[in-house]
Amino acid sequence: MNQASLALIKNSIKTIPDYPKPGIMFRDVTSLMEDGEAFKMSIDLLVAHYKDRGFTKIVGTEARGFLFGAPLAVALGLGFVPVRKPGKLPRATNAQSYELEYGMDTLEIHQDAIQAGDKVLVVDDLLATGGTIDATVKLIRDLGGEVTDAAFIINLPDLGGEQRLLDLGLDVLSLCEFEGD
Ligand SMILES: O=P(O)(O)OC[C@H]1O[C@H](OP(=O)(O)OP(=O)(O)O)[C@H](O)[C@@H]1O
Ligand SMILES: Nc1ncnc2[nH]cnc12
Repeated sequence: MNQASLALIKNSIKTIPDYPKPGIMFRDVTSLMEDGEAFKMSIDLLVAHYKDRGFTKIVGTEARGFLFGAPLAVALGLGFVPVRKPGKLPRATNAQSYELEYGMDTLEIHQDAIQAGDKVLVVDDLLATGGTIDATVKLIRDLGGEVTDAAFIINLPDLGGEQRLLDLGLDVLSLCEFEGD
């Protein structure tokens, strides 16, 4: 990938120390989105990487996974499936609990949103411990979907998420990394 484009993306992301609690270095992807060039570049790079790969659906995880997963799905001409926090999806759902860098949560998916044979790309803004995407992958695989790849704007390598997802058999792509978390 073009190094100047990747630098533009990384430099657009602001860091907020001690948010949402002391000791967390919060990597704020909303500052990337406020920069039209960086936002478009991030989607364009993902489109170039994932086009013509045979994916049938993109799954994005609430909330920030929606912000990158949906535009990528439109650009690739694929359906977008939201994985949401509990009680937000109106049809029958499956649920999976998971651990965050700072807390516990549960995610849900519509039971009829993934069919056996779907080849799914999972998208989120940021990879930390990998707990969110681990739970998301379980939800998709339980419905018979095949998940081979996960894409992120930001990876926090010190938190071990990439290895966790490699252990699940995924190929992992991130557009930038921040160390020291
Ligand atoms: O790799 P992990 O340790 O699971 O952490 C990464 C997840 O944490 C953040 O979401 P958060 O749960 O804060 O929800 P939000 O997008 O609704 O703010 C981020 O957007 C990822 O989804
Ligand atoms: N350090 C961090 N910055 C932004 N979002 C996060 N989600 C989990 N850890 C995070």
